[in-house]
Amino acid sequence: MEALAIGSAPPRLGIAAQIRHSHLHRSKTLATAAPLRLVAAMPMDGPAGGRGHAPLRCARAETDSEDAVATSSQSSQTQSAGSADATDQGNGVPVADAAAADVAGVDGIRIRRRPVTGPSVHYVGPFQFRLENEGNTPRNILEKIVWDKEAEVSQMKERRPLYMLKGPLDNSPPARDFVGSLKASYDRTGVPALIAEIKKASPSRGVLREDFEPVQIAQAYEKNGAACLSVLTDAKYFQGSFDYLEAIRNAGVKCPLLCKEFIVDAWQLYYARSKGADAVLLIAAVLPDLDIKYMLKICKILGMAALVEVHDEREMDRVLGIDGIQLIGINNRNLETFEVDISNTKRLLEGERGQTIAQKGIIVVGESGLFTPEDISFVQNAGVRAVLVGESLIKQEDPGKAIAGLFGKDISPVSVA
Ligand SMILES: O=C(O)c1ccccc1NCC(=O)[C@H](O)[C@H](O)COP(=O)(O)O
Repeated sequence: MEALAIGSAPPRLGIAAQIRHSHLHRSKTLATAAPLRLVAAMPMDGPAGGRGHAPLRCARAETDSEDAVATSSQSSQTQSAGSADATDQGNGVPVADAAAADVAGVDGIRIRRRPVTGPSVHYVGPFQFRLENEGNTPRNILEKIVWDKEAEVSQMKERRPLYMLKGPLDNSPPARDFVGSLKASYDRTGVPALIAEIKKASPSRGVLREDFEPVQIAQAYEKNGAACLSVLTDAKYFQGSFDYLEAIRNAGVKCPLLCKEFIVDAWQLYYARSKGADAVLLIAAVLPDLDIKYMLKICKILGMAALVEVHDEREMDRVLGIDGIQLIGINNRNLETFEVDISNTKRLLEGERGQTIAQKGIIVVGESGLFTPEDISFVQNAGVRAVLVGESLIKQEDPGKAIAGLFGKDISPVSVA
């Protein structure tokens, strides 16, 4: 099998060779794909300019002697990728054949985790060329985010290898009880517990709030009855930051914090915890079942909760087949098309699925597109016990006070106690 992993210095080939080179990287499934298209050629700014793309890497099962859990993404694929072509990168993370790591098709997943024909950017002497084809053009926003995230995480891992994260974690305060906080809030108020989201912008809505003060907003949400907070940490698409997570935790906010990230690699779980996260988001549209299982184990070791997000029946059925899930989020937003429909929550909780969820004692979180008390009642009647709300609160002049408007009543601890 041909390895797609490339070094930090891309090969310098003639343009004809470049095109042949790209063809070599085409997966079998793309053998009949449209021909390559040269879409841009521009000079690089200096000898190192334009070489910033990350090597395509994925962590193969790295076993921790202490907890014996592989910190691997695509664990199922990479484990079967064969170890002969895996080489250690000096940071304790072996490199596996990236082609073998694509998850599209596994467990019905449509998202491709990385460009299957290799990167679109190539270098010829002082020029940078972009060669686009079906295999290296993202098919939707979620795929684009995930491709960028893979590259970003690969660079972050080089700067902070796992061993650097793990030491300090042993002496840090334990994670807060995310699930317990949701249950307590529901019991206290009789309405779905609020996970209030702190996000400055989103791909579908653009900038949501210009004067964005994450710590102040977090304090206002807590004061007005949020059970937990969700903090966007992705910088490129949401203008979020891990610094926000850390700052909110250090400011003395007591609500448990969800790290709202696109998790593609178990390393991110350790990183999120090191920045103060009490819970993480695992998106079923991106992660195969085996990855979800691995990541749940790691979350347990780290004391974090996992909100496992689904959007359709197939994803819900997959997730219901996994043991140990305490929280399922039903996203009313289709992350491939941006379409939002809150009746999605009702549909996924009807019949046998709803019964299984009740039997297993899973808390369902209704996510996205909730704007009014009627929306809240609608998803509560469908069976949700918690809601994740971003836009409808963050866009208000006073996001804290907007909570009472959303629920049709004051749910702050003082008023309800
Ligand atoms: O919101 C987006 O545009 C988006 C695009 C791609 C991936 C994820 C995206 N959003 C994440 C969410 O689903 C929401 O932040 C969250 O559920 C809150 O939704 P809302 O109350 O509608 O802001």
